[in-house]
Amino acid sequence: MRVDVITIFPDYFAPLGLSLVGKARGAGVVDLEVHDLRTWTSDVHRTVDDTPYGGGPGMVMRPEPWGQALDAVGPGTLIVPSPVGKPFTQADAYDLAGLDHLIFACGRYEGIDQRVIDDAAARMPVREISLGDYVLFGGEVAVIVIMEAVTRLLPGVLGNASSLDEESHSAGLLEAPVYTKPAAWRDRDVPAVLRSGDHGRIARWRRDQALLRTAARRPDMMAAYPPASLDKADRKT
Ligand SMILES: NC(=S)c1ccno1
Repeated sequence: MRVDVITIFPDYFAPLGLSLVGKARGAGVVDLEVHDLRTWTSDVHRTVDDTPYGGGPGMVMRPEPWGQALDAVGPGTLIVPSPVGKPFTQADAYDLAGLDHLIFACGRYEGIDQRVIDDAAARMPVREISLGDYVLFGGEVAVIVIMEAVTRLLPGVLGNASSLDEESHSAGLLEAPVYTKPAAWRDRDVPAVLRSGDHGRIARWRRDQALLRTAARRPDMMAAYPPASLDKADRKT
């Protein structure tokens, strides 16, 4: 997977060199390049913003640098993290993990001139994605989150790919509680079923716990369960 990130703060992306994303880059699973938007400015001050038409607070990112930047790195699937985007889900992470070329546009200030999005949409798929109903200083942190959610789904990145099968949101439920040694800790014991060696009972216990947890914390997920994406073989109802 080829990934281009366009930002006015390239240093934000040093963390992508660490951990799994760094491993994926080292293994050639992800080819990541971070670009400074100011590369495509032409004035001495390397200006990327201006006052908003119609008035109002703050500044808007100018279309010219963005247009040239996207011409240079595209086409691909353009992803714009934004408070006005579609809520990002695990299903979206799987979708993006199946694509060949992702281009992330990191907005700042009050946002990017809308014509940049509209112009790009005439030449490539565009997805405005929101991580939640809150506002960040810019899209950079959201790109790091999306990159981690996507990269870990790529073949060969996770040491044990089967861990994807039971994790939260993969089958429409929250994951069951997990435990490790010691069997007793501060007068709290690991549930006996998990130490029984009876894999059938353990699977049923984990399923029940996942259903209980989801019902208690995410009635929205429960209402949508089982997800249409879950094929019949996986519907453990
Ligand atoms: N909620 C998201 S993804 C965002 C991006 C920029 N500000 O908020």
